[in-house]
Amino acid sequence: MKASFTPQALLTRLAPFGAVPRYWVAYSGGLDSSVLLHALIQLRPHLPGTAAPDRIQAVHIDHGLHPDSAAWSEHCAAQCAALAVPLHREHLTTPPAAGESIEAWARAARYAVFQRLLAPSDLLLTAHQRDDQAETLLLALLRGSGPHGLAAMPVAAPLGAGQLVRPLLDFDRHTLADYAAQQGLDWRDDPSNAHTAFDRNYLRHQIMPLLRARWPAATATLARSARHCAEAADWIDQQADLALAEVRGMSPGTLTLTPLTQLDRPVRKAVVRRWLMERGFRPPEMPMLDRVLDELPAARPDANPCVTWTGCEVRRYRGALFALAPLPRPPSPELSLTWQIDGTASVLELPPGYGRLECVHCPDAAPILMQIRFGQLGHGCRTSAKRPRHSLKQCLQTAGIPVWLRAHLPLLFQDEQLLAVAGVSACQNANIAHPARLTLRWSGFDWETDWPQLGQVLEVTVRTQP
Ligand SMILES: Nc1ncnc2c1ncn2[C@@H]1O[C@H](COP(=O)(O)OP(=O)(O)OP(=O)(O)O)[C@@H](O)[C@H]1O
Repeated sequence: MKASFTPQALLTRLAPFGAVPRYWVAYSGGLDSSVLLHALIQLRPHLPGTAAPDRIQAVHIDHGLHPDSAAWSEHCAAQCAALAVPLHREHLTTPPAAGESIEAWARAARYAVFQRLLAPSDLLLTAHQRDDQAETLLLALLRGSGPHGLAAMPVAAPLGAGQLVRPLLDFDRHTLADYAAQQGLDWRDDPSNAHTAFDRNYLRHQIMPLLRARWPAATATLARSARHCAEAADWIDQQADLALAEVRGMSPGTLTLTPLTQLDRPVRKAVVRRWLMERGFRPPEMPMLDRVLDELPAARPDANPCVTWTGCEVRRYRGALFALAPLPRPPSPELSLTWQIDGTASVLELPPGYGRLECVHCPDAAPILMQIRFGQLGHGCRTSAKRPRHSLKQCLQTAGIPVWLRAHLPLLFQDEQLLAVAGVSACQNANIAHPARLTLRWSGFDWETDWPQLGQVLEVTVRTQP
């Protein structure tokens, strides 16, 4: 006999999370999330912790993709008012980027809102149920995913400062529909759920009924397979973490290539996957992971290899692997910004993403005029009075600045003389007329957390205006 859904069953699934400060219900206005919200409200006096009236809140995102979406949003507001639940509504106005899948855009935008709302230890509850889980497993299988993909959706996962929890994964769509009918719930069906042009809808409407006709328990058994894969994936992660500890590089967040390449290939894959996740990136599909494992170690020693996918690039420099957010296109070498310092603290805003240069200690003598340029790497610089003058390329090599970063460093000039490379080194120039020293810091650039050493303060000798 199939288990019915009750608020008590929901309470059992939420109990392991203890006294949660706030439950946010992701409320689309559809059947499943209407059931979730209604059942949670019935539990209000029984949830562990205080019974503060606003401990349960709903959140609805109006993606603006359907002509009726504003009406659905109003429906959600009316239902929440009837249940005395505060509703946070957001209407998305930024359209998807050209070529971006609408589903992926809507999903990313939705989760960005959820993430922003969660305070520490809050839960965001979504109404994914067992049929969704079975479909997710089949879709992963058809994409050729490995155990992590076949683990489908976990019951709980970190989300921002809190957690994403799916407490309905043990219940199928019919069971939730029975509850909705018994309680006389009012919900809205999104007509796009019927469009079989979308893979998930095709599975739901064409394939799953066939599977269930032959194997009546198909939904339950597929979801069980997902749980087995989740256990296997957990075990792989634990083993990978042990191996990861052995191949960490000297610089924080890097991997050392030689010990990595000595690991068996499946272990290597698992390690790189864990490392990417630890660095805050979604691991890519297998073919991309294969490219990371094959192309980066095999590239010529003097090459600057890079494997890149949306939001991440993996690079090699001096025997170490770096996983980084892609850098913007470097400013043109033609760009020349003028920075005038007049004896008081002074800040120069650089192009977007490049932060600012700050004169932390300015000489209060006469004014100073400098030019800031990028990518003019043909100049020379003597980094210490005891050293000969070297090409900028050699200076940057000595400082361990990877090739791909070099065109992104602000270079300080007076006329055609290089004074300093921001964050890296000041040049010791002889014969500077009316010299003065200023203390300079570069900060606020987008990749600052990856390269904290570029925030170092430099003492720069400059020519003051007579
Ligand atoms: N517009 C929305 N506003 C708030 N919550 C939503 C919205 N759309 C979906 N949700 C939440 O996400 C759950 C799953 O919805 P749906 O199956 O449509 O999304 P999905 O794209 O398949 O899943 P995922 O959200 O994991 O990408 C819903 O039950 C609901 O809890």
